[in-house]
Amino acid sequence: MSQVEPLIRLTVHGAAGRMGQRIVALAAKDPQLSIISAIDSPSSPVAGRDAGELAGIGKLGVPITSAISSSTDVIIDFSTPEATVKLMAICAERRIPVVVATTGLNEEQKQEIAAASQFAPIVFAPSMSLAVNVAMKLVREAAKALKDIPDGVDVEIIERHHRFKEDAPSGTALKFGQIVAAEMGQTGHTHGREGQTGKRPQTEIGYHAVRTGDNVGEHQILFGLMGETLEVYVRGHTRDSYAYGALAAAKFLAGRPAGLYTMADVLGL
Ligand SMILES: NC(=O)C1=CN([C@@H]2O[C@H](COP(=O)(O)OP(=O)(O)OC[C@H]3O[C@@H](n4cnc5c(N)ncnc54)[C@H](OP(=O)(O)O)[C@@H]3O)[C@@H](O)[C@H]2O)C=CC1
Ligand SMILES: O=C(O)C1=N[C@H](C(=O)O)C[C@H](O)C1
Repeated sequence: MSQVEPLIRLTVHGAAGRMGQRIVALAAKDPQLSIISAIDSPSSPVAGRDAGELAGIGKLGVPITSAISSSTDVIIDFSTPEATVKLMAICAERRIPVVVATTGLNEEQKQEIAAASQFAPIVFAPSMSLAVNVAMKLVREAAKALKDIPDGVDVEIIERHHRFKEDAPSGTALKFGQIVAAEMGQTGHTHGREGQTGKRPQTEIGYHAVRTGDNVGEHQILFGLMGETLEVYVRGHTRDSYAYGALAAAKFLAGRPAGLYTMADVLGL
């Protein structure tokens, strides 16, 4: 006789936001998941509203609140750096697995995530998208292959996002830069250029953050050589590319030991 797996009880943190609403909408259709709470900021103007209605999928019977249910199996967090740090303390204390998708954290805030991962399993990644994580592998390969080219290689990263985005450059652009620097050894970075900049040193990576309309996310990694350019380009069409990845990460965490995991772990890349 086949055994029926129990549903994974999911809490969505940042549930009233752009990403939180897509997590609610897709998790509600997922036969392995049951949304048990939808958390947003204590001052949220939509506190008390039904999370399903807010996400446009009809009534779920789960109100937007600010208290995390003690019976949750896993939390998905798309919120703000400050809210993520507060959440880390709760997850560490109660040993709750959590998918941290929030970006824009400073080094100290990232340390809080690392510290919490000693007590609970955590997936922490600036992009939950499959295509972006595959692009990270390609960029690593390109950087390895090009690192010793005698005439040198200039690496520039262009990212485009919607006008509402609050951090720049994107967490994903910074991660692409870290991957390149780990292979090629650049030690500096420059953000945009203006004025008498002088010649471009190859010891830096250039970042360019474009903010227009409702763009859900594009990243272009340029390797500029003498005579040719290699570009790795990855573009999201909808936020569901991130939401599906986050749901996969939540399922990956079920039953895992405490530790810090990446989307490469989740996706087996
Ligand atoms: N890793 C990935 O794949 C992706 C990451 N992101 C990142 O996720 C984050 C959220 O993005 P997005 O959904 O577009 O942003 P939104 O601003 O639309 O959503 C964030 C939500 O978090 C809420 N919030 C604020 N404080 C708290 C709190 N203390 N507790 C719970 N919720 C709180 C906000 O409420 P209020 O508005 O009332 O303050 C808001 O509803 C960003 O950092 C973004 O860069 C986004 C897409 C993909
Ligand atoms: O804010 C967003 O929208 C996104 N943020 C993430 C980032 O900063 O890298 C991921 C994705 O690009 C969308």
